[in-house]
This record gives sequence, C-alpha cells and structure tokens, in this order.
Amino acid sequence: MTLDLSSLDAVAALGPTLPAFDIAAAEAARARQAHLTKPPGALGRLETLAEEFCGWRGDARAEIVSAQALVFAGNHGVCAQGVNPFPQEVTAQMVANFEHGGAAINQLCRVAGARLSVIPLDLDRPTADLSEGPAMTEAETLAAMRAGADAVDPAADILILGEMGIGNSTVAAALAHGLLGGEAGLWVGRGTGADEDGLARKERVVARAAERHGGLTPLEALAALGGREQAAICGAVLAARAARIPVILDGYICTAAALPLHAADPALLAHCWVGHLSREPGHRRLVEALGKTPILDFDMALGEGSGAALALSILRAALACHNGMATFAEAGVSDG
Ligand SMILES: O=C(O)c1ccc[n+]([C@@H]2O[C@H](COP(=O)([O-])O)[C@@H](O)[C@H]2O)c1
Ligand SMILES: Cc1cc2nc[nH]c2cc1C
Repeated sequence: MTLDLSSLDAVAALGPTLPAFDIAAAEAARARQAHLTKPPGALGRLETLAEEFCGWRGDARAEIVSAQALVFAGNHGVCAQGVNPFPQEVTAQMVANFEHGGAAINQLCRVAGARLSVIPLDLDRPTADLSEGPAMTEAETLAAMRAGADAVDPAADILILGEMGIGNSTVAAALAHGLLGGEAGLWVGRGTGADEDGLARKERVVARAAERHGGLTPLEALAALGGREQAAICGAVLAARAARIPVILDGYICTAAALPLHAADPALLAHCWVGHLSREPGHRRLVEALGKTPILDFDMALGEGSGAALALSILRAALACHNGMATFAEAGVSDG
C-alpha cells in the first residue's frame, strides 16, 4: 500500500487504512504452543512474543529470514542551551563509526543477525532551538518522515529502530512532557552524562519548551519539539506497519520519538515492541503510558538501537522454540 504522508493531519488519520493484527493467525500460533513439549505457558513471554509476531505477519508459523536495523541521525538547535555534555560534532563522528563497523550497534546487529543501515538527516543543518520556537516546519517534518518510510525494506520480516543525535535526550523529554504532562523533572535524565547543573538546565529548557508549544496536535508537537531522527522513526514505524512488519523500538529516545503517533492514534503503534527499559528515569513512565512492557531491562542507556538489537535475539529464540519444537504427539511424550 502507499502511505499518505502528504500532511500531518493525513498521517494522524492513517490508522484505519493500515493492516490490522491477524487474530486467526495469532490464535493458530497459540494453539500450536499448547501442543509443544512443555508444560502450558512454561516459556512465558517467549510464547506471547511468538504469538504476537505470527499475528502481525499473518502466519501461524512465521519466521525471521530477513531482519533490518535502521539508525537515523539528526542534530538539534537546542544544544545551544548547554544541555549536552558531548559536542554536536559527535553525531557525525558516530555516524562514520557506524559506517566503519566500530560501534556497539554494529556488534549487536552482527550477533542478532540484522542488516544495519545508518541514515544521516541533514547533520550540517541542525533543527531550530525548540525552547525558542518550533524545531521544524511541517514540510521539514514530513520530509524526514518520508526519508524514514523510504528506508524500510518491505521484504524484511522484522525492523529494529534506533537513533543517534547529540542533545536528543532533551528532545525526548520535551516530547514526553509536552504530550503526557506532569512535572518537567519527571522526564529529564542525564542522557550521555549531564552533571547536576546540566540536569537543572535541561529541566528549565524542557519546561519552557512545553509552555511555549502548548495546545498542539500530537504531530504538530512532533514538529515543534522533535527532530529529524524522531520524525524519521515515525515514518519508518508507519511504513513497516503498511508491510505488516513488526517493529522493535529502542530505549527512551526512540520510544519518545514514536509517542506522537500513539498520541494521535494508539493503533499506530500496535505492531511495536519496546526492546529494553532504558536507564533514563522517564522511560518507565513513558512505556507505561504506551501500555507496553519492555522486552529487556539491562541498565543500558546508549541509544543507536542497541537495546532493540539485543531484544531481537530474544525474539529469534522465541521463534526458534515456536517453529522448531516437537509437539507431544510428534515426540511421543505423554501430555498429561
Ligand atoms: O535511548 C536511550 O535510552 C538513550 C539514553 C541516553 C543516551 N542516549 C543517546 O545519547 C545521545 C543523547 O544524549 P544527550 O546527552 O546528548 O542528550 C543520543 O545519541 C542517544 O542515542 C540514548
Ligand atoms: C560516544 C557516543 C556514542 C553514542 N551512541 C549513541 N549516542 C551516543 C553518544 C555518544 C557521546
């Protein structure tokens, strides 16, 4: 199907046009689980992961043949507020590191069997400072969404999403605070290692941004408070859904990037898992707001898609059991 990304309002209205969860395939997968050589439910969340994967793929014995990982990179005008300990040049330097295979995500994708692509988005043109005005125009937001959607391989069976963008832990906090409310301090964390002063500056910047950009629709909030990698993540989530590809989101930044879609229509994120619970303190509250339970909790706070790639190995394990185990009848084991 072709995705209508022509305006923010068109994006918000996409839900009813997108493929739905295949309940019959998921039920057939659940029925198979009941016959496998294990006490009922003994594989716990491995069983529900397999069932959910089969439901989204529309196949009771769905497998992962092709896994795609996408890391979107962007730069942010809000860095002018002194909210990030590392300089903005690190975004492009890490993109080069990804391209040369030297980052954590390269190793984690290799181990998990995912094909990694890195998409830098206008790194030499940071977005406007979200605490002084809208970070992006509607046209910039839609262009980044389109870049995200176009990067998705419709032949993949699973999509891993990640991001790289110095300053974007402030962007994530601004999106979460702007869309979910509460005190600004609930949503800010140390990112790449902000000290006490940095944390206090971040909290003031996030509070000011939400005040300035109140009363917006969720996707207008994405434009005002987000960045290009956040918009690209939204575009990739939607393109994956159009191709019935389940998605594993990464940590705090990636989950906050997808939040505007949920706020516009919770159905838009129904095919997404959260790969891990980030050390960023706002992530627990954020995943609760989305009604999601992260697959892993490994005290990680890296970004790059690292927690999502690690969670892919768990999903592969779930599907190996689901598709490879013998039934009681096949193995000649008495089923009680
Ligand atoms: O996603 C997370 O959970 C996460 C938590 C802390 C840091 N990060 C990464 O760190 C960068 C943002 O941190 P900062 O301090 O520059 O705002 C960005 O490149 C993210 O990928 C990511
Ligand atoms: C070195 C470094 C690597 C990263 N990966 C994701 N965000 C990052 C931020 C820094 C600073």
